[in-house]
Amino acid sequence: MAALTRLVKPSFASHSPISYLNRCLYSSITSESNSHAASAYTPHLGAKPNLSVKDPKDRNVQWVFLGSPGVGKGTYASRLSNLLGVPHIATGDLVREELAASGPLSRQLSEIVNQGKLVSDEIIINLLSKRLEAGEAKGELGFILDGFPRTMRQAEILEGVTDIDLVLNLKLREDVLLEKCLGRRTCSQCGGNFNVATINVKGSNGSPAISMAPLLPPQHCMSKLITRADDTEEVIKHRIDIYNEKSRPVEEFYRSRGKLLEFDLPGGIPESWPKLLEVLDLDDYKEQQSAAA
Ligand SMILES: Nc1ncnc2c1ncn2[C@@H]1O[C@H](COP(=O)(O)OP(=O)(O)O)[C@@H](O)[C@H]1O
Repeated sequence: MAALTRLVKPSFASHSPISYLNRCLYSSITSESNSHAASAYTPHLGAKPNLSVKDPKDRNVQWVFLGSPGVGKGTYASRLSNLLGVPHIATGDLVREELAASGPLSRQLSEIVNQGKLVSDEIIINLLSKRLEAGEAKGELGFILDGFPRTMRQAEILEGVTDIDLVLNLKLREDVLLEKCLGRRTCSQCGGNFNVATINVKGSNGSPAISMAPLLPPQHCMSKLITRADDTEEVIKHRIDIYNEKSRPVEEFYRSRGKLLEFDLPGGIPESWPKLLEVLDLDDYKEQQSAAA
């Protein structure tokens, strides 16, 4: 992770970022006012996300994806991760890996996740720390975080240990989010993510009509498709409510620091991906890459 020491601001560079993350967490738990974590970062009020460096190789790719459940954070973060050659780290995947491992944490986690609740900041930071440590050992540089931070406390802790240079906020109407989540499927064998929903919603109250074609799996995955246990209508609605309560303030946190880039998805991948590359100034980069391939 940017040799992980780069994750840490210079004054903390001599300490392990893993232990620093955990120390921050510990101090924010023990401090009534949360003042330590909050004072560890310098606000960047009024700044704009720096997208002026054309070649992504010269960019500091330490990005965060925000957005409600089902908006497509995983899809676009993973595409950008392939394009830019930086790891895509999704805390939801880390939680699901822990669930699948059936370790001591697994039963506790499955109850929380299946009810659509958030896992505690302590557990999430520990899972993320372990993932960062493994990445550091492999010499990973940069990151695209998906699903973290999701609470103000997580955002403050992250801001205290690293410089996030861009936060992408993906947006879609709530009725579309629900349909998209209900259509999500994963192949139990190859792990591929698909969507069987055909979305056609009319424009209403000033929001435009949206159409999205399904993202169907290849024939050999068809019989192996599974649905996430937390993708039932009741749990999805609860997760969207929790996002609005706990994670909307995180959008404001980054907005006030000039790091937030809002992106209203115009439709499915064919419509949204080229537009996203355009707003990120990556459209030329994509062409260079395919010309070189
Ligand atoms: N940063 C986080 N903080 C707390 N809980 C998390 C976090 N990231 C993931 N989780 C847990 O994992 C579940 C699945 O996360 P994710 O795959 O990101 O789902 P979503 O479709 O809601 O974006 C969440 O509902 C939550 O229980």
